[in-house]
Amino acid sequence: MFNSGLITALSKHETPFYYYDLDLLAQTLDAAKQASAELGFHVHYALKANFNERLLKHVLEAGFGADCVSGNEVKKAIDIGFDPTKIVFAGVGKSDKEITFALSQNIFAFNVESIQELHIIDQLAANQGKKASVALRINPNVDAQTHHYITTGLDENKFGIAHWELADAIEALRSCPHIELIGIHFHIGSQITDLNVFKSLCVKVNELNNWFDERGFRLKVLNVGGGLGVDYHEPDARPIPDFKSYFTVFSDFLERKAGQEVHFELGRALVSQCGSLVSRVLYVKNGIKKNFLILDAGMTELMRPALYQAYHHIQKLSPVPAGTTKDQVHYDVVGPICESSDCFGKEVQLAPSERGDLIAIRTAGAYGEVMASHYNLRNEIRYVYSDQL
Ligand SMILES: Cc1ncc(COP(=O)(O)O)c(C=O)c1O
Ligand SMILES: N[C@@H](CCCC[NH3+])C(=O)O
Repeated sequence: MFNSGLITALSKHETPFYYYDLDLLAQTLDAAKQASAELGFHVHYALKANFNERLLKHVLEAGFGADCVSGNEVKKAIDIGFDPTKIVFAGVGKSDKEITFALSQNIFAFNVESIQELHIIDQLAANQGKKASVALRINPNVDAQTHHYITTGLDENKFGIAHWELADAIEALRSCPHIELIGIHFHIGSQITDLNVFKSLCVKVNELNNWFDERGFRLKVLNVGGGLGVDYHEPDARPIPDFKSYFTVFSDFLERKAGQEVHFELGRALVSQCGSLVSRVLYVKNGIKKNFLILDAGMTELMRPALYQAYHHIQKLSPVPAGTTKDQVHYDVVGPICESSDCFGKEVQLAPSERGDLIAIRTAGAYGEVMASHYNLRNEIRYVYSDQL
């Protein structure tokens, strides 16, 4: 991705900044669109992955719906131009204000995460003289085989309605005149790279689909959430996820009843690879035990390594000056923040580096800038987009 022309153009910008390759984004969206459309699947983009407006406009143009986790995300999606009838709203703690706002916008569906929430939505819909469309988010107790902090579909997780509560949920639905059940919803975790996990999910969805059907609820929507992972280790080898194989799992293993739609909520897979955090080396510290590269970007710009010990490929963009050894050196690549966890990678092998060198931290388009913080009174995030160069 980073050829010498691009590196020269990027080196004129003040660091740190997020660089977004909008061509790669467009290609990724196109691949996901084609693969899902062939099977008649509906994709909602999970705004939480990145709600940068430049990116959202591309997602909108590609024709996806929006999956939101807060009233502000619902508002953002509508302001950008997403059709409310293609917006879903999930979230384990939706406030009355957020629900009221989403109801007023006539969104497609609330993905409801508890029986208590069902009653609250019923009351708030009654206040507006409306019927709210809901899908029940069910916790299927399927292990996503990913980092435990981003696993969401196990009994120990806070998300969704537990399978043993479903009979009570049905009772509740019968007493909620301002609610229409349109479907069931699942999201078992993120950065899932083993497609067998999705096969296990399909088995549970099929069981539950039958369970509702036997009780007289003909569901219109099976929403299987998101979670498709990306290649953090070799971003240039696999810049576009294998959407075809992913969607094929669902077409092969989900047993749809007549007229049922299958919905997805993809975030990471759509936007990760188009984004990199570009930074400069401020200082090189050669210690007794370690060599440190101290960057001008830190956990305040990209929190994933500090939060989950997540791996991101770290690439030195500046060429090694002529006449200098190119033997790789091990560096701990760290930021300027006053925390020892402010580390992008330990023992990273790089060509010898010096003050001023440009470094890219790759696969940072999802859960990067949106999780940034002002800790240490850091600057606002800066951006460079490929169409500005
Ligand atoms: C309910 C829900 N849907 C969709 C997503 C998007 O997940 P991903 O970015 O892994 O595709 C998330 C985040 O994990 C989520 O919580
Ligand atoms: N923020 C996480 C993913 C959580 C997804 C939201 N449920 C990450 O950076 O990988």
